[in-house]
Amino acid sequence: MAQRSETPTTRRVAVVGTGYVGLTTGACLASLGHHVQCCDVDRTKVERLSRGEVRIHEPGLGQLVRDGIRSGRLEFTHSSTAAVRRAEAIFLCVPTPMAPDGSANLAQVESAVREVRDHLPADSLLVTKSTVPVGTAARLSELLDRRDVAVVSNPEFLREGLAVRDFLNPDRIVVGTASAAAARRVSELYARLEAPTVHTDSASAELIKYAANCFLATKLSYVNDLAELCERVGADIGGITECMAHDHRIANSFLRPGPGWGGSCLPKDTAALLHAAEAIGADLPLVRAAVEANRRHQRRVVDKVVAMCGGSVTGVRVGMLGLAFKAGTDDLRDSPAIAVARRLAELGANLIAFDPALRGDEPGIPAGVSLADSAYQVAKGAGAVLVLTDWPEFRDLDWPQMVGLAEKPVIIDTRNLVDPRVLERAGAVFCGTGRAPNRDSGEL
Ligand SMILES: NC(=O)c1ccc[n+]([C@@H]2O[C@H](COP(=O)([O-])OP(=O)(O)OC[C@H]3O[C@@H](n4cnc5c(N)ncnc54)[C@H](O)[C@@H]3O)[C@@H](O)[C@H]2O)c1
Ligand SMILES: O=c1ccn([C@@H]2O[C@H](COP(=O)(O)OP(=O)(O)O[C@H]3O[C@H](CO)[C@@H](O)[C@H](O)[C@H]3O)[C@@H](O)[C@H]2O)c(=O)[nH]1
Repeated sequence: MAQRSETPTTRRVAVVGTGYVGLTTGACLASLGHHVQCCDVDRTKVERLSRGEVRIHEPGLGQLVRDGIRSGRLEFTHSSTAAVRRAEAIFLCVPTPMAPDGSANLAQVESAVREVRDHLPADSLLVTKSTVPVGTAARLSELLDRRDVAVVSNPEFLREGLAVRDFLNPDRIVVGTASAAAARRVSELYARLEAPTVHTDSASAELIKYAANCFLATKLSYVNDLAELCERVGADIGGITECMAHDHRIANSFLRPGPGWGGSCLPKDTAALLHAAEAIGADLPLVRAAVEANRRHQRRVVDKVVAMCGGSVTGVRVGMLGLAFKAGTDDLRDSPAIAVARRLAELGANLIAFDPALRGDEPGIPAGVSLADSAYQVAKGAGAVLVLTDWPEFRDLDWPQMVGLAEKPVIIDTRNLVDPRVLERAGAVFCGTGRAPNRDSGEL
């Protein structure tokens, strides 16, 4: 962990919402020496967290929560008013999901502000970590109607699966407010972290978050478009992205092709930025194209499965490796794997899935998908096996055994995870993303 050596000032902090962002924020701020009260409307979650039980799959977070509780610096309550009563800074970490029209739904942010506004101490800071559209800080200031409380925009850039590491080693800390004093006080909370701090106005801080996520989504759609082209012209996307990555201006990240991008952030944030632009008569054709391409890339996965199964998946047992939107998380929100599963189920496939991070009771597992206890159980009797999530353990499976267990040796590896030479030697008929299939499935 990169931290500065100077002794930081200990502050009293409240965190509203204990999901991926709120729990990470609370536990990490406690580990930095602050006294943190976290609150959540979900009473069961609060009870579990108070006992040190963390149900989300996030490396290091459970230990950090238990350390925080033991040190007396991390507490949980279901009462937001109790949590904020003595806090100097109140972090809003509640969801901002996609509304049906694509905009960011701010209902939970606004309701959290309404709940706490009359209980905030004088001279406290209301810090927005939730991803919110430009103008939200101004709107919350109006809603708050308290001249003695500063609203500060402090977007969070952590990735799921790497939440603790990213929070404690951020690429940058963004603090958006017109008040230099409020900016200094928020920056001080992070004083032990080694990261450039950008002090800007609240509108820019709000937009920075969308700008970054939409850039990442566009980069990925471009790579997946290139992968599609590779399949048509007989080129190999792996070699192409490797050569692109040697150019330091392009860099070696976000270049892996796959079944399309997903998760709790990129889909909703691209939609929200497009909606916000449209609302003021502006257009962002690149972002729009990236979103459309992403839909096509997810559909292409289904088309490939159908083609590899000889034109129909009706009654075919299709084994799915991975349901989460990427490796390292149990989050199913807007997962391309779930979109693919839903479509295959509609087409009549019998779906069996394994994901190492899932317990089985997570919301979002589509009806018709049964969960297996292992990857080998998924392969047993399958007419096709589909790799959807880039868990490293899927690469390291005994693939000859997997192929042997299947009824038909058909493998669709959307993440290019498995060594094609191993599959070839095992006698599989397989295809990946951005490279030619090894042979026609009609040969089966
Ligand atoms: N998940 C990520 O990787 C990530 C990263 C950066 C930013 N963000 C942004 O952070 C925000 C939160 O995302 P998340 O993934 O942590 O959400 P989440 O769904 O995991 O957790 C949100 C929590 O807030 C609670 N909550 C809702 N209303 C509340 C209220 N009034 N008072 C107290 N608790 C309340 C919910 O019960 C839930 O436990 C979103 O705006 C998201 O876009 C998410
Ligand atoms: O080379 C790559 C990299 C990613 N992905 C996919 O892209 C999606 C998003 O991945 P990632 O960005 O790692 O996931 P998140 O945890 O949702 O993180 C994004 O969204 C967060 C919430 O806003 C931000 O804080 C992070 O900075 C931003 O990376 C997933 O479906 C990945 O499988 C690829 O297909 N290929």
